[in-house]
Amino acid sequence: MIEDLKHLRNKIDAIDDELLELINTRAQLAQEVGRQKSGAVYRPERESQIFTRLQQHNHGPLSQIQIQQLFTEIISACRALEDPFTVAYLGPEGTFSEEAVNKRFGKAVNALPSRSIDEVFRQVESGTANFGVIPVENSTEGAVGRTMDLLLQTPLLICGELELAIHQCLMAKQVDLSKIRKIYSHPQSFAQCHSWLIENLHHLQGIECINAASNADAARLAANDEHAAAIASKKAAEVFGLMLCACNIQDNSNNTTRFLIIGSQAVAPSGRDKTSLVMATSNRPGAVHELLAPLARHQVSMTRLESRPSRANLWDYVFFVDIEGHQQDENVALALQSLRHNATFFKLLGSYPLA
Ligand SMILES: C=C(O[C@@H]1C=C(C(=O)O)C=C[C@H]1O)C(=O)O
Repeated sequence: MIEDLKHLRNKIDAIDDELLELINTRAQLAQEVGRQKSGAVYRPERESQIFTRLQQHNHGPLSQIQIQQLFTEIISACRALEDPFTVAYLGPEGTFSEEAVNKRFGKAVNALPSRSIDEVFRQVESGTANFGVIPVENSTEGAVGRTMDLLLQTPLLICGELELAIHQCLMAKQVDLSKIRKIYSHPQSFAQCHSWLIENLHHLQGIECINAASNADAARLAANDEHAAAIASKKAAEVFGLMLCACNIQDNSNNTTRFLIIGSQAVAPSGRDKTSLVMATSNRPGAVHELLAPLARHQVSMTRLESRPSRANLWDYVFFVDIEGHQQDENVALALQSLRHNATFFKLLGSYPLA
């Protein structure tokens, strides 16, 4: 028995040596690619192709998610050898945005916490950060208005998207909820936990719900107050030394937020892409129908349509549209040409690999 164990462990040691050698050879090749290619280090389309291929080739016992996590870190370390770059996100440390940065870029990036979504855009626009990660919609609460409004104005492009399951927790300096007089959180998080709060805290009269700039900021505030709790991520409880009073308190167990990666580079086709744009049309009967007709004509699927006030004239709207395919695909290029022709305002936000 002991001999069997020893034999198995020797085999594992031999495999680790091989892996070590292979990972370092991979890193050298990535460095060589880095020397040969021009422009940005991060190539979302290439990484998306790598993950698609690995998923097709993976027969377990490791799950697709585990393989994705392991290779995310390998690629992250390889990229950092080429050139470590900076990614701005809605901070402070412990936000879901930070989790989104790690999920997409791995640990080997300079993650730059920013005070607001506006600041994330500014950091990337000014070149302080190479990329930004911003929330764009939540499955329970819908669009993140500020992100949409800033996308309308920015010269930046969308270079990627990712989805993150959002598990909200109630946390405080102590677990005795009867001492709680106020709860801090981000308005989106309060909204995602609305029913839970009513059902579970109804006996606690006079609890004040106070909006914070982010849920990690809420945790920071609760860490300074015996009578306060916060709704935030488990990570935020760790970062700010709080105890978890309740976990998974979001009303919808599938609560998911979609994040966008913004940057200044256009992304080449990966083979599984999406294109985002924003348009306006005149305010007359049938105008929206006519505006979108080229999509059907060129067999392009629309995956999202969202209207927002234009902020120019009263009751004037802009339409955010996501379509399947890359702007370089022939049918998409033809459809975009007609859309541009029909619209009173047209802005392409970018083509990027599907999450
Ligand atoms: C090596 C490259 O640079 C980066 C690192 C990658 C990797 O480690 O596989 C893939 C794409 C790029 O983000 C490349 O462009 O191929």
